[in-house]
Amino acid sequence: MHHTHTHKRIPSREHHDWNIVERIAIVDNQEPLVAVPNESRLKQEPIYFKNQVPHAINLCAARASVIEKLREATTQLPEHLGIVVLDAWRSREVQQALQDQIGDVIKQTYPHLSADEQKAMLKQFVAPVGPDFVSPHLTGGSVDVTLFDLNTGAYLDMGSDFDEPTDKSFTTAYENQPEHVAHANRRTLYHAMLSVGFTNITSEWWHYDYGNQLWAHYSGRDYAVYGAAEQL
Ligand SMILES: C[C@@H](N)C(=O)N[C@H](C)C(=O)O
Ligand SMILES: [Zn+2]
Repeated sequence: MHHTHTHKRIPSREHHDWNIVERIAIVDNQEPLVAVPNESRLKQEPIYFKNQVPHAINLCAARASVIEKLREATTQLPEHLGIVVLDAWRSREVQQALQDQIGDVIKQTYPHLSADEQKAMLKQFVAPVGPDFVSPHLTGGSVDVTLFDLNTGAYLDMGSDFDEPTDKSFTTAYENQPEHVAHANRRTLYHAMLSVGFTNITSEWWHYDYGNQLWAHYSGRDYAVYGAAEQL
């Protein structure tokens, strides 16, 4: 199949409000969680386990349709690129650990901000966690991904570190800098993922959703098809 690699603009969107997202209905279709395969163009490298985040497991798993969509997305990429999944299904304990860890980074990086401003920033980079809230990664419908070069295995330069709590992580941050490699690399990832039905959150170039409440919100669906999933 022939693919054109012209990169369209990444549209600017309004950042979601978690209070609106959490009110979206969920009709769980009970699709099972499946391990992300290690294939030539799709692989997993569980980053939170590697970084010793408390409770993190050495496996990335997602709902069955999410795995299929990731495979399909790889076929939309230039032929020398693949997708690496850094994290997918997550337990509440891991979600809480990320809140704590990235919350600390924000406090250290932005000591001049008030506690409320720091909290607001944390909400942009880590979903809330709580007994009545379905954090998106709990569903097995969210994936944190990046691109890698099939020949070298190297991750592509996306212009910010994964989980870096700065403006540079916003998906459109390089839209006005065509000279930066991240400009094209982000577009390549974005359009491959969107073309197979994922949605992206505005604040993170690496985070994509399918089936959960965030996906319903960003795709204009009336309801989500994935609620919180049980551990494998
Ligand atoms: C923590 C980061 N990798 C991430 O997944 N953020 C989103 C907003 C989330 O926590 O669901
Ligand atoms: Zn994520």
